[in-house]
Amino acid sequence: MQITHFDFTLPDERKLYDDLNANFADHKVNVLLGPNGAGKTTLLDFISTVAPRPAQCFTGFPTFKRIAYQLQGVPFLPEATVYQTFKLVMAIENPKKRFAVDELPTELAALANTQFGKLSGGQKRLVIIETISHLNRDLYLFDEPESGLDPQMARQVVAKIHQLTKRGKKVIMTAHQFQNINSDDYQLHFLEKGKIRFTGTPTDFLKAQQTDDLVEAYIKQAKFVS
Ligand SMILES: Nc1ncnc2c1ncn2[C@@H]1O[C@H](COP(=O)(O)OP(=O)(O)OP(=O)(O)O)[C@@H](O)[C@H]1O
Repeated sequence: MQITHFDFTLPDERKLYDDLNANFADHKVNVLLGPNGAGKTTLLDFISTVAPRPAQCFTGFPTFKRIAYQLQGVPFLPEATVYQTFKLVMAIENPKKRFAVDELPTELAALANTQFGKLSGGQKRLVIIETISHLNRDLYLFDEPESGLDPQMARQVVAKIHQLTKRGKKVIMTAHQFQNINSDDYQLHFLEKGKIRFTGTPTDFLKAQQTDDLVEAYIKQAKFVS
């Protein structure tokens, strides 16, 4: 999955992407990093085709029907229970299949009969990520999946996302935290000022910034660009 020579200017004439080039690994969890407002979510919008994706710049990406996209907002029905919500989303692909309550992902079992609107912010995020991960797609996009989750849940959710790559699925996520990016099964893409400034594994990133701490590497990378 590649993006080449991609330019995009916002309606207020700010140039968000300036000859942006990116190369996403098929068998790793691709993690888009970068400062607030760098354009990570907007890039996921283009990849997902929520925003029109110029074919000459985006190659090797699946069509929109083969992509699952976890947006930051949670657009599920507040009155539906977690079990009903799961069934509703699964029906997109399997309209005839009946899901028994015990087929819910284990992480959601305790919430099965709670209405979506009555869940906490973190629980809502957990439900949407768990549910989307059960759709059968080729590419999964997650926008800040750890945001609002407690450390244990965040680790669980990232582990779930990691498992998708083990099942041969392609994954791109955005992140602001590093606690769970703990192996070279992750490929970092640092977006700042219109371009991908660094691509590589966490080990590569630490080596490039001559540190053993990912947060420090991030700060050094950000300073280097500015
Ligand atoms: N439809 C739009 N119209 C105008 N400006 C937009 C639009 N979509 C995004 N932007 C602007 O594009 C910039 C990038 O936004 P984006 O949400 O992609 O950044 P981000 O890197 O995901 O930020 P964060 O880490 O804070 O979530 C922001 O300055 C935002 O205001």
